Order: sequence, then C-alpha cells, then structure tokens
Amino acid sequence: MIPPEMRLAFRVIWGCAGLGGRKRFQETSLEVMDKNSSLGAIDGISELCFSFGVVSDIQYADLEDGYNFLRTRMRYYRYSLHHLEGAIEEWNEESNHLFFVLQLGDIIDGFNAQYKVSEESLQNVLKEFEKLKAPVHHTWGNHEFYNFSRDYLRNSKLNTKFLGDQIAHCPETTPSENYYAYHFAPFPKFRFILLDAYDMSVLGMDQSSPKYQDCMKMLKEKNPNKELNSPQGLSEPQFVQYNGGFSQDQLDWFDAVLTFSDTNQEKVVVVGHVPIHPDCSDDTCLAWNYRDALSVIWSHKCVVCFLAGHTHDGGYCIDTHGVHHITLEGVIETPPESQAFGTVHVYPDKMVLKGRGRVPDRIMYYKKD
Ligand SMILES: Nc1ncnc2c1ncn2[C@@H]1O[C@H](COP(=O)(O)OP(=O)(O)O)[C@@H](O)[C@H]1O
Repeated sequence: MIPPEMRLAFRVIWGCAGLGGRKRFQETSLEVMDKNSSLGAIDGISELCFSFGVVSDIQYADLEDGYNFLRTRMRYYRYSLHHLEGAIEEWNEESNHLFFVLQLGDIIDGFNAQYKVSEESLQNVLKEFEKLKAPVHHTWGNHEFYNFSRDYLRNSKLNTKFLGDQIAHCPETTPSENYYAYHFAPFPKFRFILLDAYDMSVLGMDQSSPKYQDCMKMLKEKNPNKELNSPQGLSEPQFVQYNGGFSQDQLDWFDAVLTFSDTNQEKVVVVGHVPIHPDCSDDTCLAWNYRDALSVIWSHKCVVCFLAGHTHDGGYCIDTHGVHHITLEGVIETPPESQAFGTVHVYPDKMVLKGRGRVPDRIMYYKKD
C-alpha cells in the first residue's frame, strides 16, 4: 500500500518514464553526487528513483550520560532525542524524494521501565517523529521488550503493519499475526521486508505460553551460564537473552515473499533489528538462527541488502552471494558533536547510503543477473 501522502508523488514519478521519475529526479541525483566526494566518484548519470531514511538505536531516556555494560562506550541517553530532532530536520529538507524512514528498533532505553516512565518517554520520541513529512516504519528491538509486552506493542503506534502491502492473488505472502513482520512496495519493482528478530525470544512474551517455554528451553540448552545475558564460554555466542531469532513460520512466509519478488523481478531490502552476518557484527549480537535467515536469502536472487542495528558500533560486509549487510551506528552512542543517521538513494543499478556523522557512505551495487 502506498501511504496517502506519497500517492501524488508516486503518480508523478510513475507517469514520467520506465523505472520511475527519471526527469523529475535527475537534478536531485546530480546534486547528491556533487555534495560528497566519495559518492561523486560514481558516474552521476544514473537516475534517482526514490530515497528513504534510516536510523537506529535511539534508546532515549531522560537520564545522565552513562556507560554500556562493558564500560567501553558512553551512552548519551538525553541527547539522543536532539540527534533525532536534527535527523528529522534534514530529512524534511529532502522530502521531495524521501518516501519513508526506517526506524531500526530500540527507540527508548530499557532504563525507562525501571523508572516507570516508558510510556512518557515513548511519547516524547514519537512527538519528534510526528514532525517528519514522510511515514515511519518501526522495527522492534530488545529495548522495546524491556519496556513493553508484545501485546502492548501490537496496539501501539510502534505497530506500523498497517503500512504493509497485500498481494491478493498470493495469500502465502500475507504475514501471520504471530510475529511482527510485513512487506511493502513503495515504488515499482522495489520491495521492503521488515522481519521480527524477537519472534523466537524470551523477551516481552507471556511466560505461561508454550512458545516462551520452548524459547527458554532452547536458550538454556545453548547457554548454560547462570546469567543468560552473558556469552562467556559459548561456542555460539549469539545465544544470549538480549538477542532473538526467527520462527520457522516466519521464515516460510519470508521465503514466500522472496519467491514472489524473484518472479516479479523486484529488488528487495530486508530490515531487522538484529544483524544476520558475522562479518558485519560482533558475534554476541547476531540473531540466534541467523544462518537460517541467510539460507532463505541465499536461495533467492532478489535481495540487495539487509539493514540492521543493535550493535551500536556499526558494520558492513558483502556476503558470498553478493548481498550487502549494513549494521547502522546507534544514535545512543553518538556524542553531541556528531550524528548517526542516513539517507539511502535508490537508483536503477544501485543503492547509495549517504551517511551523516558516524554513519559512513556506502554504495551497494545490485548483483548481475
Ligand atoms: N557480557 C555480559 N554479561 C552479562 N550481562 C550482560 C553482558 N552484556 C550485556 N549484558 C546485559 O544485557 C542487557 C543488554 O545489554 P546492553 O548492552 O544494555 O544491550 P543494548 O546494547 O541492546 O543496549 C543489559 O541488562 C546488560 O547489563
């Protein structure tokens, strides 16, 4: 489904020519290339289709700055809201071609729950997002579950499943209500899939449910430590409580959507809070069954990239199947003098991430058929 505010722009673009809006966006495309030397290295004749914003791990709390668990990184709990404010101002300046923003999860910090201010803090952050001229797609991370139950999230403004598309003649591409995942096509031949990386998890779940019991059993089999957040001594260090994974049910749905996209010759961007490739993340921050998600992706040709957050340090790799993996630098560990967000410009042959502050620029060429 195209958000109402995008429909006019969409019609103008699609009315222009072939793979979308060539005349309308050519000027913008050259402007983007000129502004940044590393992007300027690409031949500027490629034409912009649309753009989208990315931001991750805002983790807002009305608290003094403090360290992470390992005391290696400072967290700027209060300033994260100012960083978001700055990002929204810049995105609004790009609003003629910015179709939407992806919020990659951990929107407020778990400390809010301890101080019983989760709802208030969430409102503060959502109030900032309301200033954005484009719609926001929200992903759920571990900190969503430190603050809220899954049932609460389902009925909250963090549930943006209503922005998802339905493919009527292909019912297997409709996600189940058992996990928070959906797909949407903002532009002809481009599809975005939001995955639920805490579908299998011990966070935010009704502890009397069979699913919770199964997940706890699996976690304890993989992690014998008394403290389930500790990866100490594990051969598979991703099996800690603050990570999660994908159910077979969700993976089957994911596979069905990618089959549709392959047939429809689409380019696909996959989004989840938790990274799924060891070369773009710390081993302790990967999804429990990241290999299963990679196998699904690798059995299709349509996936261009996987976008994640969670690790805060950021990361990038291109895997053996030509899929790009970007782990976005977290807003929460970004000092006031810097920034951490980006805009991805989508072209017929590549996607170009224009990073701000700690987020580096990246060029993601599509695989050759
Ligand atoms: N190595 C570790 N050993 C034990 N507990 C840990 C370890 N690393 C993190 N934790 C705990 O796991 C939880 C999540 O860690 P944290 O770094 O805050 O996650 P995030 O990066 O998502 O904010 C916190 O309660 C933290 O204290």
